[in-house]
Amino acid sequence: MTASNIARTLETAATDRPDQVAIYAPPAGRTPLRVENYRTLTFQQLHQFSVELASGLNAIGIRRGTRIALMVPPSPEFFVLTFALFRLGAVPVLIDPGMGLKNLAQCLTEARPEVFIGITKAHVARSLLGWAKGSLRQLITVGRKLWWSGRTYDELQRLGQKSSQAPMVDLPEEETAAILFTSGSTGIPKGAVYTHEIFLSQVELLKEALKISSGEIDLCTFPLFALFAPALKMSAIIPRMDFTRPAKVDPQEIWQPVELFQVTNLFGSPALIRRLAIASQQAGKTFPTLRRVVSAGAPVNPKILELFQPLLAPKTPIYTPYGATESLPVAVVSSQQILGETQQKTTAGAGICVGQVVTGMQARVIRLTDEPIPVWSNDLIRLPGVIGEIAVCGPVVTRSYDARPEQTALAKIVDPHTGELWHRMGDAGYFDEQGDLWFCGRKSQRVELPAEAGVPAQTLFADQCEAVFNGHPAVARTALVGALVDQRIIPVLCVERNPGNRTPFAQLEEELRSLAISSRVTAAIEHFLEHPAFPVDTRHNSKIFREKLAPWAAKQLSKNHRKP
Ligand SMILES: Nc1ncnc2c1ncn2[C@@H]1O[C@H](COP(=O)(O)OP(=O)(O)OP(=O)(O)O)[C@@H](O)[C@H]1O
Repeated sequence: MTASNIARTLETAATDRPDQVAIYAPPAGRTPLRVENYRTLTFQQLHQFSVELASGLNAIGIRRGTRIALMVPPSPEFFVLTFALFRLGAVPVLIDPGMGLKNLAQCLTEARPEVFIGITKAHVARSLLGWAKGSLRQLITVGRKLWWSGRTYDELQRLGQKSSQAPMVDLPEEETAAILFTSGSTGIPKGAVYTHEIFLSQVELLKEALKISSGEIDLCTFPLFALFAPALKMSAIIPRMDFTRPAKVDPQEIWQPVELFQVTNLFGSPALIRRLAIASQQAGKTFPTLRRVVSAGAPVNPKILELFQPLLAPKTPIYTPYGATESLPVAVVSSQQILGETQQKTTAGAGICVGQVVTGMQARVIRLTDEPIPVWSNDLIRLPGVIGEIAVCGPVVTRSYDARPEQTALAKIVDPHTGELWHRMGDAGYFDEQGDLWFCGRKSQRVELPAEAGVPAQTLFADQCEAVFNGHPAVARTALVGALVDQRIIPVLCVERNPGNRTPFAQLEEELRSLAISSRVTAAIEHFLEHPAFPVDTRHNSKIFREKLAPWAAKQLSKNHRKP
């Protein structure tokens, strides 16, 4: 049995590259983005501050296993805190502030944190809304403390400088290192239980799959991924943006630091990449220093890859790793493969190619069911070409959800022969003959049409169908939903248009209808509705809440019916 701690990666970075800048934090407000206006921490300083803070935290009773709700956006304090907590073996609970107040309250109650560490704004919300009242016993404020009790980050740092050092606590393989919440795109977010072993494996798998080298410069627009920069010995440039609204990022705030620091790695959600691609193309901006762009969390429209690719140096890949909070990475594909080979199949209704399974992980496509599957058996496996649920196994698979035995039972399968644990991704997909994995849509968002008047029963998968229409120049994105009208499920395609598109919807509808009948998978779609702006998740601003669109579509259809 091995014991480990992800904070050891920072210790190594501090020894190997003490003077390399680990964090560049931008100046606030409208201060010009010049190198001298950035606050910096070298690896040595980041390590030293995290050890000091760990001593301060230790001095006020924060120990191995203490659960800590952490609501601090990417900043030097965020990095120092996270590594300090890991060092102590304490358990940070990472929750997106943008998941909505109701979800936040529930997730915080469920996670039972004893300590709340947050910026002033987070504490104001906590205090007014009574988050985790039942479990909290200590409060730590990053920034100005107002009417609540507790310590500040600065006080703890000073306390830590006077206290004795806090030793690194290596945790055994099965002990919880952190709780990371899913985006909640198909229901209430669930807390995936991470171990240090999982974090360490993620670092290794991502490094290899994305070919990342030490010493690279990372502009990270996605908070959870930001944590990997120090572990991969990359310098992290913090962008000036609202991390809960990646789709609204000001492109200047990306262009400037990329140029200033010769950034080599850019990570962003599909919504951010979309905004950046469109704005950069319009402004004639290029990105010659980038060695790769990484976009994860939701499918990326090939149209956006097509737009972004010519702005990068020749052969620079845009990777779209496939995975989930519960297991990342699973598979990786590059824009070269998508644009060169798979895009046409995607527009013809084949689904979205997510590529080859990364080294170290296994994936299988299994029988599609909404029931728990407690025990693994090879009979579950579907043949290549047959759509089922994607199940994965390997060192980055989380074993359970925190405090949610029912969800855990629905998502995990144990192999009694090998003792391995399989995670059900909740995604529908298939393998092709070349061993590439294809994603067709969320399992829970499938639309099942019963056999009717001689037409056999059919299941429609959202992303697979939508891709047939998403290539249309007037379309920004589409969402397939099953609308319940007069006890019948009717497949409806909701359409969000490109801004500025003025084609009368009746004409666009006709064009979409011809696309629908061009593919076997979409032929059953006969209803098209224009929607001004889809509801989407906050973390990536990319996952469409089709569950919310379905009742809306049903209402629209009923209204249209009633019209004389
Ligand atoms: N490269 C990709 N291509 C297509 N879909 C992707 C890709 N990467 C991630 N996804 C989608 O995102 C999902 C994982 O998202 P995440 O872990 O953020 O939470 P979630 O599953 O959306 O949340 P919840 O389980 O609470 O509904 C995957 O299961 C898949 O549906």
